[in-house]
Amino acid sequence: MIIDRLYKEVEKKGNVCLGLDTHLDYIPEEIKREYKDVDEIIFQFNKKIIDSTIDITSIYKLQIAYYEAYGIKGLVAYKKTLEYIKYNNSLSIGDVKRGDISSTAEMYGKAHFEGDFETDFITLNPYMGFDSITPYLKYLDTGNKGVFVLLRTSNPGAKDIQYLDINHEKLYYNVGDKLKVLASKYRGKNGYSLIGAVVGGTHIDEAKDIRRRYEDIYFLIPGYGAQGGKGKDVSLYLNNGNGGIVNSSRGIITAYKKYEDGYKNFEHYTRQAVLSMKEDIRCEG
Ligand SMILES: O=c1ccn([C@@H]2O[C@H](COP(=O)(O)O)[C@@H](O)[C@H]2O)c(=O)[nH]1
Repeated sequence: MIIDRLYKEVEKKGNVCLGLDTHLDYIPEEIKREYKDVDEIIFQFNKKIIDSTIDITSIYKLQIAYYEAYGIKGLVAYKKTLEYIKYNNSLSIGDVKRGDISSTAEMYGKAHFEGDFETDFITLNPYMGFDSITPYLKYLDTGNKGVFVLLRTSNPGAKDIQYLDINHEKLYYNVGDKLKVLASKYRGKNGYSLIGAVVGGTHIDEAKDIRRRYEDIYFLIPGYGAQGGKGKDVSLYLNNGNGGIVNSSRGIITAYKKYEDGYKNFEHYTRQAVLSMKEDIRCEG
């Protein structure tokens, strides 16, 4: 199952999920001068990042908004990047955060688990109800696809709705408990389900309880770095160093900008950013 592959990748390479949230402003002028078309500029930047981190990164996450924002060419770069990750025998998450009525969800499933934009995992928003999740399950039945469902997000506004008290418990626990029942049907060899959850590394209250309560749910943990999450925070969501991947996007792909010789040593600084993140998580985990 794909979740067992992810588990093994984390064992081998560590918990870093590298976020390819590629804004044109993040790309060095040298690359922009060398390539004419936006799709090629974005792809070549992503390729450099992938090439310099492939042996120390378990999975790459592409936030689709960064590609949609550049229109058709942006989506060409999205497709090329996903293909390149696959070609390198690595794993990908399409961070698409879909959530809609079932007939539309069917089409979202087809769009992101088949065809041009096929990825290994996608993110889903469950707050429209579980009938918005069901259409993706046929892909999970193959064992080759997985999902990460939003549980408790990393943004400050998570508290506006996700923390509301429902049946004497926070809303996210209501969602998590339902997810847990569904997840138990899709467990892989290592005990984790193809149905994972997104938990923000910026909120650490009850993090240990969340980890214990959803023991067979694999976590995608965003919020490290640019949003303020630290190794000691995100590691609360891990289980003996596994059971979760920690995303950092801006913190890694713009790391080179902090140095005067940034572009000249682009690969080195990008790699260093991943290595120090890995170390920060490992020391606390
Ligand atoms: O709760 C959530 C869910 C998703 N995200 C996504 O993760 C990255 C974070 O980027 P950084 O630059 O490392 O802050 C981005 O793609 C978000 O859409 C999240 O931040 N929080």
